[in-house]
Amino acid sequence: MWSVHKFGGTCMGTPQRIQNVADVVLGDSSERKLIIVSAMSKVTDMMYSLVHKAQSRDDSYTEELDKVFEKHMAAAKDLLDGENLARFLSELHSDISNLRAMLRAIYIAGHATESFSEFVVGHGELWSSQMLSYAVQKSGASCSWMDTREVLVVKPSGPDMVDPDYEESEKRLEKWFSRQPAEIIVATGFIASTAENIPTTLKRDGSDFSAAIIGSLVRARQVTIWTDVDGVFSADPRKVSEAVILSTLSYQEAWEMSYFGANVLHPRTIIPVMKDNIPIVIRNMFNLSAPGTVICKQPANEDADLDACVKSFATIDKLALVNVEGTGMAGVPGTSSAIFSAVKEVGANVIMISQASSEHSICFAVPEKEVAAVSAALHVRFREALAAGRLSKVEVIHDCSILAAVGLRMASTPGVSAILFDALAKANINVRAIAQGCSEYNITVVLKQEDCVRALRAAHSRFFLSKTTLAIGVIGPGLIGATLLNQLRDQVAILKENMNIDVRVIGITGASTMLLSETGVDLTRWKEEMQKEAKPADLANFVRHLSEDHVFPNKVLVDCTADTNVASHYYDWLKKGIHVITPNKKANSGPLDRYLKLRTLQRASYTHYFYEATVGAGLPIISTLRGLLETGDKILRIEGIFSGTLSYIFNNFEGTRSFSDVVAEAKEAGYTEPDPRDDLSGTDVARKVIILARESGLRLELSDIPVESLVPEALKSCSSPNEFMQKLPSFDQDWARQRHEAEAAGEVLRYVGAVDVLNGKGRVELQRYKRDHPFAQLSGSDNIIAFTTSRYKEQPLIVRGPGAGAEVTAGGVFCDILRLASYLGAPS
Ligand SMILES: NC(=O)C1=CN([C@@H]2O[C@H](COP(=O)(O)OP(=O)(O)OC[C@H]3O[C@@H](n4cnc5c(N)ncnc54)[C@H](O)[C@@H]3O)[C@@H](O)[C@H]2O)C=CC1
Ligand SMILES: N[C@@H](CC=O)C(=O)O
Ligand code: NA
Repeated sequence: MWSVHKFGGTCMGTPQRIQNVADVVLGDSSERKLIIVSAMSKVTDMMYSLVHKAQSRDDSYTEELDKVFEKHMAAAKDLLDGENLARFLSELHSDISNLRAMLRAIYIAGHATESFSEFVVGHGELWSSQMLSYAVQKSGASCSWMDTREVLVVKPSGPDMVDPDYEESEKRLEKWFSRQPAEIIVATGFIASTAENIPTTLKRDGSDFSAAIIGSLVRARQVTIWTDVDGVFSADPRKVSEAVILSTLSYQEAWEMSYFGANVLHPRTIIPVMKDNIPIVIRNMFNLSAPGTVICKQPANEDADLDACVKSFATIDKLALVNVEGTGMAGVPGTSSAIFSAVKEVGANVIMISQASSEHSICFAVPEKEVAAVSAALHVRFREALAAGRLSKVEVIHDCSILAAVGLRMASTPGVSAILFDALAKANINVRAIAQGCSEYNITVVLKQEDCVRALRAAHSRFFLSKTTLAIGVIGPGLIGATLLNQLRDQVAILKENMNIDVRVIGITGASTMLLSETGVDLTRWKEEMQKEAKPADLANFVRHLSEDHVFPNKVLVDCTADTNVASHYYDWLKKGIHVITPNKKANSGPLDRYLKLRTLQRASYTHYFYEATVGAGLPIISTLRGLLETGDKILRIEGIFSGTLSYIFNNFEGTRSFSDVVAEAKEAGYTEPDPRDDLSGTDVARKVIILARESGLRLELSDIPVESLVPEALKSCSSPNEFMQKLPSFDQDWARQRHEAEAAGEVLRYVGAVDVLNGKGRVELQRYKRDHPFAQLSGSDNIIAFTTSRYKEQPLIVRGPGAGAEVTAGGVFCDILRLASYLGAPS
């Protein structure tokens, strides 16, 4: 069995590339190969230009011919040697001198007949294929060279169009094979001859057509078109950065797409292979690891998923919509025929037509440059009808574009157009006209050109992006925020691959600058980008960007500040449909009425608010409590050590270092709040106690919690955290004394918090515990939280582990992001 491979001009661009083609051809000897090649890149254009120059009597054609000669001579010298080189160069010399004579004749006549010019332009393929065949022969492989003018017979079928004569070509091919059997045949693309043996071409992009015709003639197993892209994209990647390579396409889909200018295949290329069900594979010569796109008969078992019905999106710009409207059109036979015959008279190309069944209006799209003539012709044709009011208007809507969704399976799947129009509506795009043929391979919408790329991206993302694509805005890239961004950087590819969760950080804002991106910040260099690209911070604009400037289905704000003002916006963000995730305790420990409003909204909507890291950092405290409550357990008491900072301080304040030194260590380790007085004052613990109390159903304000502050009275008025840290050593003596006293009693100091749910109270205080008490056993920044409940009455449920620090806290925030993704439908 044969396989046919076609290598385009870029694959044949340099001697090195031609050698690479030879290597690919020789790389697999499992079947016989028929190789079709284009001319070296740019050569066909040079050949057309030669003819053009000669017939316009431009003398420079001779220099251009010299350039053609030199290009091929240099390539051959690089690629070939010995006898093969000599043979090629002698053929090249003789071809060039024939061409010189012929071009001279054209020059004198000032005219080139079609067959003259076809003969000239086809030389590029003769030379490139000869060079390749010699390069293959160099390895000792059995390889013949085929001049397809000897076998491929075509007849003209229209202006710049030919049809293959399969019967005659098959006969000639058989004869050719009987003379020159070989395992590898290298043949010329693009050229053919007429039944009268006059050289001709298959016209522009004809080499793909050659490959398809020859594929059909030899009943090839497959035709591979080698090019410089990985395959066929789901949309123009210059407009849609998320465009993906399609693994398969049906013939009809490829056909539809090529109409829309997708750089797939010329529709005529598909016809010869389609009739014999021969698959065409588009592959990248420069990336052999990419499997490419297979164009074949629609596989029967293809994924019936609604979203998979649309294979690609394409657009056509620079169109105008013509709308002919009037009550006199309904039920009057011949109206549309009259409209379109007027359009035909001016030679305009109608790109889509739509008529509502009420028949009061008919609209169609034509290229913008043709619309003036069309409109004038219609006004003339319908002058009387317009005057008599049977037609109310012939209206032109300028600056339109078409967006087309292509997919064979749209035909049998309800709901596809609903998804498409929903995506456009959500992107706030106004659709001017709609057309869907009964074949249903294609839904076409006309919209304003200025909306087109946005529409394309909105539609594409709706069908091609994972439903769990999260557009994330990070507020406060400080210790926790930065650590989170780095954790995301290291994990996003794995999440995409394993769980289809597509995380895009589309904005980062600090207190003074912000970085915005439409498709996602490159997380490997977010810090540099933040310095280079950032604009002045503006929270309102940041949030607007997150809610409007992109096409991703889910929006999330991650507040990594400790700012009360930022927290005051959660309610509005949730109302806008933006999910909120935060380690910031300010919202949940702020005024009770605000908190209750927030939680009520959260419960009433499908917009989520997660804050696991507000208590115990990454430890599962909130989720444990929720689990107990939601399954009907009754919380009696929650108590423990809630501060990583204070835990670290008292675990390490053992007589070797001063109290102030240990506080400085906790700050250095990233356990403290931005202002460490929030920790030492007990406020941070009180906030956590309040968060848990409220979560357990108590309606308490922060001021209801008695708090024992560890900040000396004299330091409460310090104007900055630094001043506080500088003055703290003067209190080291007091702390040393307290520690001694406890030690003398066989006890340790521990700062604890408790929620007494039964009595509706909370407290935060410094206590002494015996050395064998569980609270005395902690190390590092450990938190320990004991839940005493109806079910866990004798022995409390205890959660223990590091309760502060950059990695564990950011990890807790990250967990919330994944929890959100799973609520939104990510696989578990
Ligand atoms: N450090 C830890 O171990 C834990 C921290 N948390 C919480 O995480 C949050 C962040 O803590 P850190 O990263 O340690 O603090 P940080 O001070 O290192 O970072 C906060 C960042 O937010 C920025 N920021 C402040 N106001 C802003 C505004 N209005 N808009 C934009 N950015 C603003 C600051 O410039 C800074 O970059 C705090 O709410 C803290 O309570 C929660 C659990 C543990
Ligand atoms: N500063 C806090 C950080 C976690 O909430 C602490 O020390 O626990
Ligand atoms: Na937690």
